[in-house]
Amino acid sequence: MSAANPTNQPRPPAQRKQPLEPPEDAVAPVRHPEAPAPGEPLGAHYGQCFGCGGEQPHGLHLSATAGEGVSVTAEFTVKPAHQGAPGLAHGGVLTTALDETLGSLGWLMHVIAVTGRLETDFLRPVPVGTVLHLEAHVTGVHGRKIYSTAVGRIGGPDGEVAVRADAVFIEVKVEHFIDNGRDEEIEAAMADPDQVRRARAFEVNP
Ligand SMILES: CCCCC/C=C\C/C=C\C/C=C\C/C=C\CCCC(=O)SCCNC(=O)CCNC(=O)[C@H](O)C(C)(C)COP(=O)(O)OP(=O)(O)OC[C@H]1O[C@@H](n2cnc3c(N)ncnc32)[C@H](O)[C@@H]1OP(=O)(O)O
Repeated sequence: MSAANPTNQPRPPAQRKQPLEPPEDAVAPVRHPEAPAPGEPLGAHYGQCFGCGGEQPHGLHLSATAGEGVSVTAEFTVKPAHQGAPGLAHGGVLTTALDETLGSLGWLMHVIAVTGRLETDFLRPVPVGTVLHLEAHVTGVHGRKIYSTAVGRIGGPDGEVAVRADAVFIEVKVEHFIDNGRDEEIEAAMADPDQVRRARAFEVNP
């Protein structure tokens, strides 16, 4: 018996773990014609975001850059605030860096998507002060499901892989945030024309 499923009864379909590989009939991701050009920085999707926001003092301040096709690269510098063990990055923080990098792939397709499932492999410890060089790309799209994969390297952009992750993101509308976010932050975001423009830009899909 597992702690997560104490009675060992079959899980209902909605609770079953979804595969991280695209199904046979998945399609290739399409780069939006107005996506940032390869080499262009993506900027933060929300200033208060823990992953990428510039106004978030406790955040990772991850900066992502558009790649070729539907791919991105990103850098994250491990700070003392990100420790789990003495001098080493916390695994959850590294997973956040992977999640954020994978999440930023939506910019290239002009699709808003949230993480549905994310699985991380930790291959090497990552010391404080390390620059983690991340790369992510979409492996397939099936309806609203976006399959993607990412690696994080240490010792340079071509260094050894310290962490990797596979994910399924689910496409949502901007209403996902408006309906579910705390009123205080939603009202502030909606009062910020730049934030509204950034969020709405995603909905003008061809
Ligand atoms: C103007 C103010 C607005 C401000 C907004 C600001 C900025 C917006 C712009 C960009 C921001 C975008 C993203 C953020 C980017 C990076 C941050 C990092 C990413 C994150 O950190 S993000 C937070 C963590 N994330 C969540 O907070 C999700 C919680 N969750 C839910 O909100 C629902 O659960 C949802 C919506 C996922 C689904 O709900 P739903 O009712 O819409 O869809 P439904 O259940 O019908 O599923 C449809 C198809 O997806 C499959 N499916 C469903 N769930 C799955 C799962 N978990 N794994 C694998 N597949 C799954 C089904 O199997 C079905 O597949 P099929 O079609 O084949 O049957």
